[in-house]
Amino acid sequence: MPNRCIKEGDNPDLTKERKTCTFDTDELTANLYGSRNNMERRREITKKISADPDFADPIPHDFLSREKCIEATAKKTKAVVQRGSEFCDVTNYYEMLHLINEAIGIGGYPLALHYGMFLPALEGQAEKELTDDIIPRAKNLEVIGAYAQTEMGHGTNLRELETTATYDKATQEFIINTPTRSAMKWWPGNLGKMSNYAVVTCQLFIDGRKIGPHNFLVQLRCEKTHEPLPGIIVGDIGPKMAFDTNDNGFLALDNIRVPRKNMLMKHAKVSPDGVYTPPMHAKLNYGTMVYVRAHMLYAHGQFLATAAIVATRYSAVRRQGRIEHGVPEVQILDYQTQQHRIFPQIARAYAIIFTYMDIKDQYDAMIKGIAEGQTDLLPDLHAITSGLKSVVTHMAGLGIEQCRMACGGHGYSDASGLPKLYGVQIGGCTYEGENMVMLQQTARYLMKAVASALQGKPLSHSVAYFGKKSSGKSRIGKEGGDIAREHEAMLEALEHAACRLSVEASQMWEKRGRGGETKERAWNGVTVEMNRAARVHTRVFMARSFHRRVTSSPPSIRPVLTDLLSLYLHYECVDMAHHLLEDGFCSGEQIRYLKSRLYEDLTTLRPNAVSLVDSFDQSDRELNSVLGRRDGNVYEALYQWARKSELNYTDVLPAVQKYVMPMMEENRSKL
Ligand SMILES: CCCCCCC/C=C/C(=O)SCCNC(=O)CCNC(=O)[C@H](O)C(C)(C)COP(=O)(O)OP(=O)(O)OC[C@H]1O[C@@H](n2cnc3c(N)ncnc32)[C@H](O)[C@@H]1OP(=O)(O)O
Ligand SMILES: Cc1cc2nc3c(=O)[nH]c(=O)nc-3n(C[C@H](O)[C@H](O)[C@H](O)COP(=O)(O)OP(=O)(O)OC[C@H]3O[C@@H](n4cnc5c(N)ncnc54)[C@H](O)[C@@H]3O)c2cc1C
Repeated sequence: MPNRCIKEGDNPDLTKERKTCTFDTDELTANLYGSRNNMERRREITKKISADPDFADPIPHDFLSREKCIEATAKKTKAVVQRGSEFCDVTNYYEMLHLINEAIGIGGYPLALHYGMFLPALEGQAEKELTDDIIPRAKNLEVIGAYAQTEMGHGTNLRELETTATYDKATQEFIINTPTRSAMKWWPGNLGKMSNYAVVTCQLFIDGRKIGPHNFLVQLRCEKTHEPLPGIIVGDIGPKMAFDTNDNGFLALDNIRVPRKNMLMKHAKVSPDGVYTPPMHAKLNYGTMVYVRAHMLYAHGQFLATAAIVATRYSAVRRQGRIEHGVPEVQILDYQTQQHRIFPQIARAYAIIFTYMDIKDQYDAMIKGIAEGQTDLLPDLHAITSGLKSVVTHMAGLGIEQCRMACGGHGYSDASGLPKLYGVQIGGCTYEGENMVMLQQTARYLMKAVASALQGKPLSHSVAYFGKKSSGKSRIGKEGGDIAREHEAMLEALEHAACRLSVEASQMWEKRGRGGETKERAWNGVTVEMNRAARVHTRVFMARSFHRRVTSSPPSIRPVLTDLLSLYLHYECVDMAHHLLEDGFCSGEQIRYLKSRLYEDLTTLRPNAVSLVDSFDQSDRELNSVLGRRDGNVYEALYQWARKSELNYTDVLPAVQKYVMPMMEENRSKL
């Protein structure tokens, strides 16, 4: 069967791997990206960008200062904006995403938050009077915006944000202030240097009454000079773990007046005479965060895919050690530990991307509902996206780090691309709501589902399985080798565990309440258990999504995806074995059976491992990794990469001349 990546001159070990492929890699790629046309479009973008001098990097960013990286990125951003339609359909979200990844990379760029949050916030939350004015200008990039919500003192607890917006009936304006140091906006992406506008989250005050956090459009800089406007202090918060080319910023506002229409009033409103009308759902103002959390799944699935590609290809090229005496050194991919480290990451990357597809459908349905005045899909989607955002970012972070370590010493080098990838990706555990906090949102929802299930009330989509009757004992290992039934048995076992953990967390919470604690204090005493239940529930949702996609996939790729799903489910069940064992639903013998099946899966997948990662269809530019390059010619590339280090511009460094040589000289003369 064809792996479409084979080319003359490639590393022979990689070619050998590609020749053992049992499926058509293009079929799988097309399935992953929605259609053959989408796949072809991605490739066209890659080809054009790779050949375009505007996007060439004579010196890799690894060797440049942050300022130089920002300059190079800004230059490329301008080229993308001015020439975008030469490369793709600029109105297509996925084509644009791919264009940006190819042309600019993942470390941030001047318009990241403009497109990622500023425009979505305006489109989702502002009403016509404001959108008519600002959206055409924002889309035309006459202005650039950020989403400024987090403050130095508060990010998670939005209710206690300190920035104020006080309505002045006399002038029909809001007066915006940063009352304390800790009230300074701190962290918003692209706020520091690039944006001249921002959506700023403030506590709304009317007639001395605090109403709660609401969003306002605020101009920060002069449109001509880009200088901060009077009363505005704005700047960059300094170096971070990653996202070097994003100017995450700080902002203080001193008596800034904005007209009434600058409040984002699609849902909550303030009339000219200061009458406040709440939104039809209390949290509609938080809609931009739900949007980003949903879309983060795609990005983080792709981040994990990148790491899996690098680790798998490199492990096919790298030969070290022997499994048996008297035979040549083996490809490190032949070691079982290496497979156990990497293959689950491949499966998880597929699972995350497939789950995203389900969530995207649900998100679109929810938005349609809201436009028709219905918010009933919002609670379920908020709960599951909160869980998914947390589980997926954590899973992807651990997976990337496993892939990095699987590359040995070279994985530690920036040449592998993995340290930077990890730095960028792991930020997702924190932004858009810290993971421990967001899991509690899911847990809250699970507690309501437990109550509904006990009362026989209807259950919504993500928790529908709470209504199933458990068989009491798992069928794992008792299905006579019928794969479909085996998969169902594992899904049933995971659902049983998730449901049980939710019920037990609910009982623990109730018990503490009966013991005299307030509901809130009692909650804090059981949050570890609550979050555990939320995580397992979320992993069940992912497993179900993956299973649905595989069973409905085209027959040509279904066998390899079924193998991958087997590995995914066996790995998940072994990883969560303690939850399956705790109440006796599964026996020790069944866990041993799951482990042995997992080891068989590693062997089954081995001939397709490289082809499965090739099917992610990420180009060398996107991978940005000497170790992961498609042709596998890693050693020469590694040397050429190192030659570009500025330390190698001269043979004797000034620092050596100035300090180290005289020191050695002095020591020699002491003898
Ligand atoms: C792809 C583009 C690249 C993007 C790069 C991203 C860069 C990063 C950007 C950012 O980080 S922007 C800042 C993000 N900040 C946060 O995410 C803050 C996290 N905090 C919150 O979201 C909330 O404060 C909270 C933790 C959810 C708690 O809010 P609150 O105290 O107001 O509510 P609760 O009492 O906990 O819940 C009340 C009720 O409301 C429901 N709910 C909460 N949030 C939502 C929501 N977004 N949508 C719908 N419903 C929501 C919650 O479930 C409760 O429901 P009930 O249980 O009462 O039914
Ligand atoms: C790379 C990056 C980009 C960002 N971009 C933006 C942006 O564009 N716009 C923007 O507005 N913000 C942005 N942020 C800020 C980000 O949204 C917040 O940092 C994030 O929401 C976490 O809030 P915090 O910093 O207040 O963490 P904290 O809430 O202070 O968290 C610290 C610890 O306290 C724990 N904790 C807090 N509350 C609870 C609770 N209720 N229960 C249990 N534990 C709790 C947390 O779990 C965590 O362990 C960005 C942050 C980063 C890192």
